[in-house]
Amino acid sequence: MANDTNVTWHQHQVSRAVREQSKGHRGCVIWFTGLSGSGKSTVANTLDHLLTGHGFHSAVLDGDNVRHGLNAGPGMLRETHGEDYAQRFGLGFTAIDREENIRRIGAVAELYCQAGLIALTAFISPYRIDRDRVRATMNPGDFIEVFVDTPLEICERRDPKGLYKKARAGEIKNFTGIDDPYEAPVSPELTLLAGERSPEMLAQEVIDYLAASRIIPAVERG
Ligand SMILES: Nc1ncnc2c1ncn2[C@@H]1O[C@H](COP(=O)(O)OS(=O)(=O)O)[C@@H](OP(=O)(O)O)[C@H]1O
Ligand SMILES: Nc1ncnc2c1ncn2[C@@H]1O[C@H](COP(=O)(O)OP(=O)(O)O)[C@@H](O)[C@H]1O
Repeated sequence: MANDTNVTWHQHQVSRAVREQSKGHRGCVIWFTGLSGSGKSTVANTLDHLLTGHGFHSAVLDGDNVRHGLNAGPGMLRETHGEDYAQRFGLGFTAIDREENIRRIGAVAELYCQAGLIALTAFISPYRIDRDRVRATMNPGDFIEVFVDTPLEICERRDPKGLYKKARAGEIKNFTGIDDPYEAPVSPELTLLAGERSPEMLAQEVIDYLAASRIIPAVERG
């Protein structure tokens, strides 16, 4: 890979293999993708709860939360860092800002994975190329793409934050599924029919996949 000059890679003393051995499971990234309101956060949090209950080590990275810190928008950065900084580094919802959002989260999730964690990410990540680029930074088998396949009509009916209503009224522009694209995965590791099943059932489907892929050992069903 092309590199910036004067930047070198350090090998850490405690390897990923040693961390995984002490945790009793492999590290990986479970990348939930789907429309706003499809159930990404709910399933990721339910899964996190189940995994933690089994004694595994997982952590959730969630779009709304990360956009309050690491990937804050210009409005949040303006007061503390000034206008120029806010414009340069703040992330909104243009295609290029979403690309940078996903690139950064992909890098963070990869670090979690290297630390032996099961990283659960819940971002719309609407562009196939952005998700594929994250996949390409990871070892084969480490990136598990999970399509939270809830039809737009159901997401819009749920509308927990009232954003679809605002988007339909033209108060929010470039809203995914309304006037901005969502590119569904072509061959995800898992597709969850999330408009038809409970979050617990969906989380269990992911657990079954992880056990079948030997990322976690087989566990008793709850
Ligand atoms: N224009 C537009 N389009 C889509 N979503 C919007 C938009 N503006 C704000 N929101 C809110 O931001 C949340 C999505 O953030 P993400 O970081 O997951 O988006 S992306 O992956 O960069 O596309 C999303 O949260 P979720 O509903 O949890 O998906 C919305 O609450
Ligand atoms: N499997 C499900 N069945 C019914 N309702 C759900 C399900 N998953 C999520 N919900 C509800 O749908 C809404 C959106 O879920 P959320 O997890 O916030 O979606 P996202 O993170 O994709 O925006 C919430 O009100 C949540 O309680």
